[in-house]
Amino acid sequence: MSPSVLDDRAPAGAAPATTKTANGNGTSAPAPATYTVDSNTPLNTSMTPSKFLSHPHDLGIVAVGFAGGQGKAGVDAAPSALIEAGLLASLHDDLGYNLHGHDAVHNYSDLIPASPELDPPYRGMKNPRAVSAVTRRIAEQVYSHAREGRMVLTLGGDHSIAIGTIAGSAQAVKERLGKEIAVIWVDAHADINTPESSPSGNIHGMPLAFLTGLAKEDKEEFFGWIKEEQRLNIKKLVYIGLRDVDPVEKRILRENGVKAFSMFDVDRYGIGRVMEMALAHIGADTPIHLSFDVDALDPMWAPSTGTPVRGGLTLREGDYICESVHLTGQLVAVDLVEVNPKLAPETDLGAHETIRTGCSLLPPAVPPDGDPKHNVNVQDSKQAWEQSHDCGRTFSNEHHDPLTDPAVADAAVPAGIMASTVTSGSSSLVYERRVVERVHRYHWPAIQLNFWMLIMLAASCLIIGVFATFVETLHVLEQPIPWYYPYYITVACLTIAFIFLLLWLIFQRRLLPSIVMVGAFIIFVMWLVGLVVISIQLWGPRNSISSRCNIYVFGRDPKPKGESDVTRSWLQQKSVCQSWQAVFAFGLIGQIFLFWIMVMAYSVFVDDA
Ligand SMILES: NC(=[NH2+])NCCC[C@H](N)C(=O)O
Repeated sequence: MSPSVLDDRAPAGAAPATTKTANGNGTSAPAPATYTVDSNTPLNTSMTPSKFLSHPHDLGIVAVGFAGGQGKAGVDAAPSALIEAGLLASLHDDLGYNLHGHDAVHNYSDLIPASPELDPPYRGMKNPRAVSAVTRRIAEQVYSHAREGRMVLTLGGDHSIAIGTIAGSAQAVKERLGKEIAVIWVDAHADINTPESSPSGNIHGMPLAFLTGLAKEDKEEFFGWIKEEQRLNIKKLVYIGLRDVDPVEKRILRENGVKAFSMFDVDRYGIGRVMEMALAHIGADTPIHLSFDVDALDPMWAPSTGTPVRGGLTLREGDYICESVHLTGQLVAVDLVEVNPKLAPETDLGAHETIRTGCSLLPPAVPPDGDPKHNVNVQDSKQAWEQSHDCGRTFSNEHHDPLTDPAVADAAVPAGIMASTVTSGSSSLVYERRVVERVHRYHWPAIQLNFWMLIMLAASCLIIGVFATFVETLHVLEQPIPWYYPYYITVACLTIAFIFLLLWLIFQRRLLPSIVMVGAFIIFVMWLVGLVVISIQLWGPRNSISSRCNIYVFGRDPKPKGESDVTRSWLQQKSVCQSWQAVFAFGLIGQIFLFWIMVMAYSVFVDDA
């Protein structure tokens, strides 16, 4: 979606700093030790190759002026308001998209029954014929763009329109690529009520029930038109931002094992980790349809919406969701819904704020390609980003914007939390910015790592086994036990413990190269001491094991044969000599492998830093 963050990169070890994004809000960016950045890294704005779009410069626009999925008038005015605010101009002029279907805002008057009496409730659903007919038409519109291999942007409208948008993109993707789509549903609500479980009868609370087939209906005029290839696999649905879920919806999500990240999860993990988990669930080979309900954001950022719920995402978190989905290269369609410019609680600036927010979430980033037109340099990208994120510029800017007010934006950052006081009218509320923990991914060569662990395990076990036997033999012979036996046994045990530590870290997805390098280096030194000592024992100047073995065991002539104590003791000595050789061989292999893992860890660190 939007170009990557301008300001989320800080040099390792830098103190948390408050910086401003182009859209005017501040970001507190702590820099954990594991996060390193090349200061020359350019803005990552454009070069995300699209995996599934054959025409990534083309953007199909479906502007849906429809409000029938819920009861409040005004949400049908959102597309015009967004367009007037400059959204399409930014998409075309600043980001260079070729727009298709942008010349009309559809109101579907030909499909909507002339009077409410002609569209009575059915199974408790309000306006069922109108919503069904309109979403069916939207499905055709979205399909006609998606079939061409272009990204589709639908401007709603209420969230019922997603019945059409998702049906259209699911069908096109199935036909074009033979794949199922995944849907990331960013919303305060789960919108998966069946007609029977809905507390309101509003269809904008039901789209996912129809799309996933949880709500079944045969009659064409009541969503019976949804075909199998237009459906969404419920396992490919991921929610982000939930905080107002009806009891039956909770049960549906639980029983179907739906991946849902509520605001609790966003608080607990931070949006960065939530997105990682969401995208990992979807997998890299699945086209993504992003359905963004503006009420996922806190009403502070998007007050003008039909069903606002407090305690939502910050604007930056909303942006981050869009950015990170875009960066996967898997995005094929986007919906922006439930902006209602006629609802402006408390101040008449609410609508302006909500539209600005919509503009900030959109448009999708510079199209991925090799087209020189789009190979913008950093400065150009930055300007494009700033312009595109300021498409609320036709509105007065006189109001107090807490985050562009330098007095607030430059406020001290106490322990990673920036608290700003926002004054709106007479009320005052405290806004807490959650800090996103940045997670750095290291790409370990899995096969080599497994091979390393296997060999080191074998070497350590062999050394422990042989030297433990030697200790026992000397004990029986009542001979003193030289220090290097227990020493090497200890080093081998530490190596095994280190391997288990690595396995645990891998399991926790926290295998940091620095840990591997330091651990391997310590063991390398200890192992080297052991190897030197056994080499001295084997080939040392005086009385070496090797020379004695060569004389008494391997070079013995004639070799003893037959059942006798001489033969038995010769065989015993031969096995001792061979054990020494094996210990040396595995000691050497271990030494080389310890060196190798240090090199491996270093290159993983360098590659991914
Ligand atoms: N897209 C939305 N804003 N949905 C709100 C749904 C509210 C409620 N769960 C209902 O079914 O009526």
